[in-house]
Amino acid sequence: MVVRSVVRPFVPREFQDFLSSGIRSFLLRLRNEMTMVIEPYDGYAQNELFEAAQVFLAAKQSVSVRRVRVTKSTKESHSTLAIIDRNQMLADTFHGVKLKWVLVSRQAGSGNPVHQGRKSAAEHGEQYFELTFDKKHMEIVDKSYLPFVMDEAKSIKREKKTLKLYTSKCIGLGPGTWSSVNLDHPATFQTLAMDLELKKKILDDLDRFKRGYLLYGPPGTGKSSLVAAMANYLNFDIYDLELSGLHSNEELRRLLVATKDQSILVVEDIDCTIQLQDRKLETQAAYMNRMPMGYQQKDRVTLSGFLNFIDGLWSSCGNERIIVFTTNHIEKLDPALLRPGRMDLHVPMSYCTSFGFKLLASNYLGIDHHELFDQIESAITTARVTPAEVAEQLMGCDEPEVALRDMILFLVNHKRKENEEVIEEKAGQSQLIEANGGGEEFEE
Ligand SMILES: Nc1ncnc2c1ncn2[C@@H]1O[C@H](COP(=O)(O)OP(=O)(O)OP(=O)(O)O)[C@@H](O)[C@H]1O
Repeated sequence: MVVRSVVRPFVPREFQDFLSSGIRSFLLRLRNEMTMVIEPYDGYAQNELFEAAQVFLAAKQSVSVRRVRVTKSTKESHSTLAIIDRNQMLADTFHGVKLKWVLVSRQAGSGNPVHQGRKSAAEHGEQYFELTFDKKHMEIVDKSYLPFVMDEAKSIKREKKTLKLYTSKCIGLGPGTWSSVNLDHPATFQTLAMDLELKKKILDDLDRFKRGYLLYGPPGTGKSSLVAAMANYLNFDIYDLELSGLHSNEELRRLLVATKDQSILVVEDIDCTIQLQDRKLETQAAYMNRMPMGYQQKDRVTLSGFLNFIDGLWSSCGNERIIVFTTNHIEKLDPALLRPGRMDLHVPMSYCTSFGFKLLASNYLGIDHHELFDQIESAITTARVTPAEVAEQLMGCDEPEVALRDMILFLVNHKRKENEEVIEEKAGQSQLIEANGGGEEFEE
C-alpha cells in the first residue's frame, strides 16, 4: 500500500499493477504464506469457484475495503454493492484461519508470464482472485473453506434471485462462448395462462427433476414465458442455444461443456434449424465417408452429434440440468427427437381458453369478475387467439370497462377475418378441383 501510494503519481497503472503483484509474492515467500489463484475460466469451461467468490465477497462488507463496484438490475429495488474493486484486499476468517482475498486485474495482453501458453484470465477478462493464507492451513482451506464459499454463494444467489440468461449469439467474443445478461422475465406459474392440470404436471415433474421438455404450439402461446417461469421456479439460469449460428460439432461441444449446473438449456424453434432436419443426408454422408455418425461433417452441427452431446451432458452432470426444445411445428421434427425417453414431457401450448382469459384479466387489469366476462369467454372459445394477443389487448388500457369492450371488438374482428379466410380457402380448393377436371378425380 505504501509503495503504491508513493509510486502512483509517477508510474503508469499497468506497471503499478505489475509492481504490486511482484511485491505481494515476495512478501508471501517471506511469511510462509500460500496463494491460490482463482481464474474465471478453466480452458473453455467457466470456473464456478470464481463466480461463487464474486457473489460471496460482494455480500461480505468489510471496513478494509475502500472501493466497491455498485450495480443495480431492473429486478432489484435498490442498488447493490458488487464485488470488491480491482486490486482491493478483503480479509476473512474461517474457524480461526485468516484469509485474504484480492481481485487482481491486468490490462489485456500485458502478458504476465504465469499465464502464458494456456487459456487464462488474460484471454478472458483480465481478472482473477488471489486467496492467501498460512501454508499450514492448506487442508482446511481446500476441504472446508472453499466448499463453504460455494454453498454460501448458492444461498445468496437463491435469496437475491438474480438469474442469468446466457446466449450463444455473441458477436465479437469468438466461437463457442456464452455472453450473459440478468434474466428479468416476470413470468411465474401463477401468471401463466395454461391448463391447470398441465401446469400441475409440469411442476410435479420439475420437483422430481425430470430433465427433457418439448414445448410445442403456435407463436404467442407462451413457450418462452413457460421457460422463464421454470427458471424462476427452480432458480436456474437459462442458456439459450442458437444452433443455426454454430459452424461445427466442436463449437457445440465447447458451448455445452461451458454450461453450469442448475441451469436450463433451451433450443428454441428446433424445427427451423435446417441442418438438423436432413437426417437422410447425414446417414448417406456417414456411409460414404465410412465415419461414425455425427462426426463426419466438420463444418456444421449434425443432429446425431447434437443428440450425442446432450445425452453425454445428462449422464455426466447429475440432476441439475434441464433441457427444453421449443417448436411451432411438432410435425416437422425428426423422429429421433420425439423418440420415447428422449424428452420426458411433451407440453402442448394452446390458444387462449376462457380460463386463460380470466387469468390474464386478473394479471393485467387486477379483476376477477365483470359483467362483460361471459360475453368474452363464450367468444374466446371459438376464436383462435393466442394468450399473447389477449395480453396485448388487455395491456392497452388500465380502465377495465374500456379494455374489455376493446377486447370484445378485437374478438369480433378476429372471428370475421377467420371466417373470410375459411371462405377464401374453400374457394381456392374448388377452383383447383375444377382445374383438375372435377371432384372425383381430385378425390382419387
Ligand atoms: N400462456 C401465457 N400466459 C401468460 N402470458 C402469455 C402466455 N402466452 C403469451 N403470453 C404473453 O405474450 C408474450 C409473448 O409470448 P411468448 O414469447 O412466451 O410466446 P411463444 O410461444 O414463445 O412465442 P414464439 O413461438 O413466437 O417465440 C409474453 O411475454 C407474455 O406477455
